[in-house]
Amino acid sequence: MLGWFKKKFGKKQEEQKGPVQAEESVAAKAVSEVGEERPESGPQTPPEPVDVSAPPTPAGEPLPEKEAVEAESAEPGKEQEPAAEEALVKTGPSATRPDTGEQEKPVRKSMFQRLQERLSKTRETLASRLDTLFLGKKQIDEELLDELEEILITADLGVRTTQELLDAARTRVKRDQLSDPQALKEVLREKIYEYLQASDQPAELVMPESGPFVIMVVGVNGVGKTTSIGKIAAKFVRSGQSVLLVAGDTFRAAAIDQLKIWGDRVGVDVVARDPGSDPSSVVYEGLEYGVANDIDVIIIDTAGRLHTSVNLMEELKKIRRVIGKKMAGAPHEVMLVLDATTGQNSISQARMFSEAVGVTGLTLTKLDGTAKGGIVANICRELGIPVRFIGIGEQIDDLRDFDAREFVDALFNREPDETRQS
Ligand SMILES: Nc1nc2c(ncn2[C@@H]2O[C@H](COP(=O)(O)OP(=O)(O)OP(=O)(O)O)[C@@H](O)[C@H]2O)c(=O)[nH]1
Repeated sequence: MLGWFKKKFGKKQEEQKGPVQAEESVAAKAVSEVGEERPESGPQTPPEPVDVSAPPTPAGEPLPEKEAVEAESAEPGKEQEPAAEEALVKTGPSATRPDTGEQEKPVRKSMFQRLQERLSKTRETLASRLDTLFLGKKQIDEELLDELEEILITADLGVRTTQELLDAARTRVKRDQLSDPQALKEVLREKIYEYLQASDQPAELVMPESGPFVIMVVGVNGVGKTTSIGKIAAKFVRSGQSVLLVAGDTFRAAAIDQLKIWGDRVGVDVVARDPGSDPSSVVYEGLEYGVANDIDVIIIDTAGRLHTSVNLMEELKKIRRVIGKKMAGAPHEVMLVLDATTGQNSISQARMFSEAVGVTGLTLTKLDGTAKGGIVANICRELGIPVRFIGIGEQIDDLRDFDAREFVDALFNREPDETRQS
């Protein structure tokens, strides 16, 4: 994910300027020029005065239930990964340690081990079940391939992908006259790696030459959008970028609060307005604020919506149009967040969001909580949209740049080969 650093690597994070008051009338006017009436999609209370702010959560203020859990688990003493090590791992072979300024090699092995640990449920399904299947087997026969089919399908690789994998395996077995089941496992691993690399879009986030890098985050309810936004913001901040969060989810007060809490935790500004405000207007104001304050990365939260809800999808299209009209070329990334535990349904979510707003990258969350990590390969194969990040927990550091090789190795419980070219 080195694309992040292409434009501004090394740039020191500037102290973010204080909040400004955006002109509601300007935003509302511009938004109404862009498109049709706002669909009946949520509370329609009249907009309150603009609240463009990053209010720190007042000490002692009770957090909403979900946030309280997050905040509690982020307390000192709980397992946290050191920020310096994280920055080092993320910035690749020539990374500079923020503390010493020295060039050091990334800690690839420990990174792999942590990923492997978190993906243990997935690994139990694929790696352990494959090991058990192949144990004591001397040859590859149809009975073994049938059992293999069942394992792949239960790992959420999907029927078509499983079929293709088995066909590839059969072809290789025939062509190379493979008889060793271990060799078959290697064929599967390489084929899944191929799927994981499949993509129509650039594999890395590429920031524009000038102006803010705008990320619009979309997805159905509860997949982990806001949490992922917080984690992604933290990554950008660690790499020296200034970040702004925009609360485009105006339907639920708790969603706005949750984003503000993340903004506070990460130390970045949040543009938000009262619940019931027009999300497109809030987004417009957010972009104005970002440009006026020379922000590097603007991350826009949107309300969770069922991909089957026509009105809400129309509203999302409108938000996208507003962004494009306000800032040519933006959004530079339309990131769809998918909950890996939902399995095959995530494929249809991805299709419908892609049709509506042109998804350019994926974040797959909750991979720590599923035994079905095969969904990642299935999504990549079916959709050709690159996976940018994977979420492997609720903590601020529980987000990984997606690395196809590392992921497939963790999935197959295989130590990474340091000499292999990815
Ligand atoms: N285990 C695990 N939990 C996660 C992960 N990402 C998010 N969550 C949890 O999933 C729940 C929903 O996350 P949110 O960020 O509120 O989801 P959302 O998509 O913004 O939800 P809406 O605003 O309702 O659309 C929270 O309890 C998060 O802590 C992850 O990678 N692993």
